Amino acid sequence: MAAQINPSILSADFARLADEARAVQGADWLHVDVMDNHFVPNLTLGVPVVESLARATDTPLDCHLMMEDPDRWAPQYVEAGAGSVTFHAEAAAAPVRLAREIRAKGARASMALKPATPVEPYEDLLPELDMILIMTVEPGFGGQAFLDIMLPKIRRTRELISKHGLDLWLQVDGGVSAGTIERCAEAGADVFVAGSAVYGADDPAEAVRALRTQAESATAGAAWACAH
Ligand SMILES: O=C(CO)[C@H](O)[C@H](O)COP(=O)(O)O
Repeated sequence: MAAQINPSILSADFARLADEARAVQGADWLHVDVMDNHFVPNLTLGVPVVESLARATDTPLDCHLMMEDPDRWAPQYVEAGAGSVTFHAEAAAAPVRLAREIRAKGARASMALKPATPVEPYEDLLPELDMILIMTVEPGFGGQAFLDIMLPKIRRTRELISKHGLDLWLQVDGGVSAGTIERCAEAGADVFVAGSAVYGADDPAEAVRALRTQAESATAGAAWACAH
């Protein structure tokens, strides 16, 4: 699969969300950070804004739910128009049931792991998912420094995906930029969320293209991709 670049609207101007969504034409997905001020110490947006965004852009929405009780709320984000819904392993009461419900409603099901959450306990659950998100910062805010200590976890996750022969996307989120994306791609990521690196650029659409080029060239030389 080609590298996918998903701009995070957390770094966009929230007063001009529709324009900001259209400013990243050519992006694979628009990453929508939903924060409830309980699971993370920040508050962003909810279902009505996702419904409006889905009408405002042709780019599919990748909703990242940084919230408590995703078992209750995630299905509503599918109904609001999200094409992919990510819940946190640390917050879900019944992750298998929830992933199946998201898929049954017609969206891609994805699960996120905070930096201190290991991937190994979830090995048997991976076939239930379409994507796994390895957080490369503590969730809650854009513009944080990339955590290099997450690279071994990205590698281990890629090994589990290969071991089980899964068609599972591996997303990274937090501090992804021109200076870090190659390390992520070499370690095994194939979906890259970038907030400040895209919306902080003079030309966000060009920033998306440049990040994709960098990721694809790093992937081409990576051992995990050559083994496919
Ligand atoms: O989930 C997030 C924070 O919890 C954001 O998606 C992420 O931080 C993107 O911002 P940046 O690329 O600036 O780090």
